[in-house]
Amino acid sequence: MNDGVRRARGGAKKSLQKPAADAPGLAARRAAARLLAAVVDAKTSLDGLTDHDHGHPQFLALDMRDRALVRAILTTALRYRNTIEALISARLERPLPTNARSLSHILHVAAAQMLFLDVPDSAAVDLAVTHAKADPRTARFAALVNGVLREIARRKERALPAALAQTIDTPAWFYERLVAAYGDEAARAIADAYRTEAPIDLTVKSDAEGWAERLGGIALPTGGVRLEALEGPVTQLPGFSDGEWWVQDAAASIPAQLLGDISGLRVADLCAAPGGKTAQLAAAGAQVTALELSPNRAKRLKANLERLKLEAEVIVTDLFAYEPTEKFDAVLLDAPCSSTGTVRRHPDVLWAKGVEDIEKLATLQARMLEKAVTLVKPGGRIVFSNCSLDPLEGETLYQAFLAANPQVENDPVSVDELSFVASFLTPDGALRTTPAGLDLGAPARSGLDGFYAARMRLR
Ligand SMILES: C[S@@+](CC[C@H](N)C(=O)[O-])C[C@H]1O[C@@H](n2cnc3c(N)ncnc32)[C@H](O)[C@@H]1O
Repeated sequence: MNDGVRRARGGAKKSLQKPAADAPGLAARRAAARLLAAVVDAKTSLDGLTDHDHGHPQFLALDMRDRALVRAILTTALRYRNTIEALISARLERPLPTNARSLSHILHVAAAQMLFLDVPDSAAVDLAVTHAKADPRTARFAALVNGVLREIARRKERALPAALAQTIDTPAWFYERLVAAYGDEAARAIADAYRTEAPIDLTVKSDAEGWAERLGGIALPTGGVRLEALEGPVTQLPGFSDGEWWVQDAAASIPAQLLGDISGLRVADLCAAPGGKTAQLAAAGAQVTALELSPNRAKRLKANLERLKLEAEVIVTDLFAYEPTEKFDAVLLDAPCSSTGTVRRHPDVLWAKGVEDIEKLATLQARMLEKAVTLVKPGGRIVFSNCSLDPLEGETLYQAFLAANPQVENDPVSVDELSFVASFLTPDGALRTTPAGLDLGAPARSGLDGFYAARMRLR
């Protein structure tokens, strides 16, 4: 520990002011630390915690401005979690006690603001100290909080670039799996890409070039439009209320395209909400049946289709219980997965999930794929996709599935049908995208979600 911290520890009572429970901005920091605990200790999803209707009570008690600040603090604290931890640890003489979780969260919340957000150092430090003093679990560490954070602020200009260069901001278990699947260089590129928030991609009903021009975006090779900078809510943009486009990552727009010309065909979307792929299938002229297990998510799916003026039969059901009277011409299974491909927009994913989740979800997906092939007519196509980067949910699962299901044959995707797939093709003609792909120059403009998509045909 540096001298400043050591002195501050000894002189806590004299040098620090009394806690002010109602200090402006304190409620937001307390909520941020509470929610950080919920993600990393209780493995709760950040989207659920910060939902404006059903979120955490401490979050819902804040006004909209503070809610936005809390989300910004949390996404930053999670996106750079190991870098922040390294800078905190460098200022400590010995590690924090393992049960000092609240203290650790207060430090992470303050450091995220000081290192990456536009919050003055003094405000972040003072609020963290007030926060620590007001909580009986951390009150005795108030001087340590003060000393550590002031040292981080003093040294950050040199220490932050060094820490960013030396640190991988993913949990170790996940990085090991990335290296095993993709090799050192690609794993590092993916981990680096995770640090940058994803741009907003739109799927348009038609005229991508025209919409790119109108919205100040880029027309993507995958057929959509990318918006780099967005001021204000996406719902205020031209074309939203007219249902001309929907938000969908470039990678997420690929699986539905793999079904080819589906105009007039009966197509089932087996895991449909919130409906990005259902909308693509309907816009391509298919007669779509969309299955969804969750009634709430099905409501969102219906609302999305209504805005887009697209039609699909939406059935709220468990896929495993679904027995249609007639089989489908084609089937899309965009299965629930670990979502490790979406970390740029959901930086909580890696901290709230573990290997056991990947294993469980891979088993579920294999069962879903077995069910999916029973719903298609002989000769019909099946596309299996998910937004995981883990081969257990993608390449490995698919090979095992083909080996165990001789009634199904691999139907390789080729560049002749979709030229943009060239850089994503696997040796067996499936697709693998990673956040390090689709290089469009600046990192904030590049990348796409990690997706796996394989196409097969029932013999
Ligand atoms: C990855 S999301 C689908 C995203 C969607 N395809 C899209 O493009 O917007 C998976 C969906 O499957 C649903 N789901 C999970 N288990 C299911 C089941 N057994 N039957 C039907 N839907 C299920 C989840 O509720 C979730 O909405």
